[in-house]
Amino acid sequence: MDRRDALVETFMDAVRARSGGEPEFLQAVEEVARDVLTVEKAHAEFAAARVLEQLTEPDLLAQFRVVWEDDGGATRINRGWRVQMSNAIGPYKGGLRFHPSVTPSVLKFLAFEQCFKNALTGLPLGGAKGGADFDPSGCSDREIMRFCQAFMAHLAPFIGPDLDVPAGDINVGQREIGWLFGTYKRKRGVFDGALTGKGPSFGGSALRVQATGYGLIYFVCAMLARRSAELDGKRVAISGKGNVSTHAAEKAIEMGARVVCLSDTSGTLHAPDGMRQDAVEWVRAQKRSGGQVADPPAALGLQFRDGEGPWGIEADIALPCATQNEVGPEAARAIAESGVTLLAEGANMPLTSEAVEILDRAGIVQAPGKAANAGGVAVSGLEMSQNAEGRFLSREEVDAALRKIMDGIHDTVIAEAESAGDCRRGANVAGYRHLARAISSYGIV
Ligand SMILES: NC(=O)C1=CN([C@@H]2O[C@H](COP(=O)(O)OP(=O)(O)OC[C@H]3O[C@@H](n4cnc5c(N)ncnc54)[C@H](O)[C@@H]3O)[C@@H](O)[C@H]2O)C=CC1
Ligand SMILES: O=C(O)CCC(=O)C(=O)O
Repeated sequence: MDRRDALVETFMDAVRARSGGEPEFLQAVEEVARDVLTVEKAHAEFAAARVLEQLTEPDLLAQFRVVWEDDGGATRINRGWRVQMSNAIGPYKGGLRFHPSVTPSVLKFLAFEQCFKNALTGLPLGGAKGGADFDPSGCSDREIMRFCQAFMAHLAPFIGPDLDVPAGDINVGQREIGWLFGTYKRKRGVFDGALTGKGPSFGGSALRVQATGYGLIYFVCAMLARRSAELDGKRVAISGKGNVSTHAAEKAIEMGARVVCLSDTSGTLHAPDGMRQDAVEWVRAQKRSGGQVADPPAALGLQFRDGEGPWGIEADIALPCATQNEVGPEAARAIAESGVTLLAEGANMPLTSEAVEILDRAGIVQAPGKAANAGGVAVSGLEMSQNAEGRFLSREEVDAALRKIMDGIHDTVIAEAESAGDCRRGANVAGYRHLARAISSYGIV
């Protein structure tokens, strides 16, 4: 065992002792620990403050019962949470996820990663995440609205524009943010920027809906430019059919790429010659209405591969944009054999640790979600400043700012990478240094 492995083992033993039953959280922490513990040890103030250990204990983890009434008049009960991981560099910030797979482990991993991601944006944003084990699929719109209202009744005391600013994530889009904000406003009797991702008529920023997907493509362009290449003409394989996937597809097509697939848990939509914008719009409409993608209209030129995943379809670039650990060893091998040379994560932690290693060995350049999908939270940060200043930036202004931020994140990551392809280490170390400088300035608090 070398010195770094020994450091990581000792550190992870302590984290496991406190958070043993939280596999996703342990996975996210270990990936960062591998890259940053030697940096911490080499810096006396960071080591004295035990910065990484502090970042593995949430400042606050609130759990609450959410009781709501379904359309049949029956009482339904779910669990809700907010994990406020660190406000070292700004108010807590991060999305809300409604999905049956939500657990404290999932939210802690997301809140932990959010701290690093938000630091990379260069904006004053701390890290948080929240959500509920509520499954909106099969619920009516009015049931989802009632759930949002019941959820916010519990969350409202924990949030505020200078305290904690939630936004959307899986199954929480602009519509749900509207319902959440309506209840927040009523409960607290204020109109302020306590949520981002709002509708444009009540303080939402232009382009927040598109920002994560567009930002992902801008990040990929920065990676390609560094290799004297461009997106035009590249084949891009994308997983998922949600907000991040469809906006990444939309921007990639606009920039001349050939998007060869989108997917969901039922199968993959393959477009051998590249998808058109109307096909992406159809997929988005299916997701919005809770419909299936299995039966696309013939005119869209899509082939549905029932039960098959997206990986293995020939492509130059892979963008996993659905959910955590969606790419395991088998999918990673399929990606490695499909011609892909560059992978950028639209989802948070979409690769298992084994998948990361397989792709590393295959020489595939990888951009972690912390860096590549930071465009969403970056535009949320712009929404916060617009709300604080009482102004509204145009779509063009936000787009220019988003592109600049993604280019900036790319440069920051590359400056800390040990080798040309090592963006994971670059993102972890750059995010860590920013957080560590703040945390070690506060004394023992
Ligand atoms: N919405 C945002 O601004 C941001 C989202 N992300 C991440 O992007 C990913 C996708 O989020 P959104 O597009 O916003 O959500 P969404 O609700 O719009 O879409 C969710 C997508 O994930 C897929 N999915 C969900 N659970 C799944 C499961 N267990 N197995 C396979 N597929 C599953 C769905 O088919 C769908 O494609 C998530 O990892 C999220 O944390 C990251 C940064 C910002
Ligand atoms: O805009 C935000 O605050 C949420 C973004 C988010 O949840 C993420 O980056 O994963």
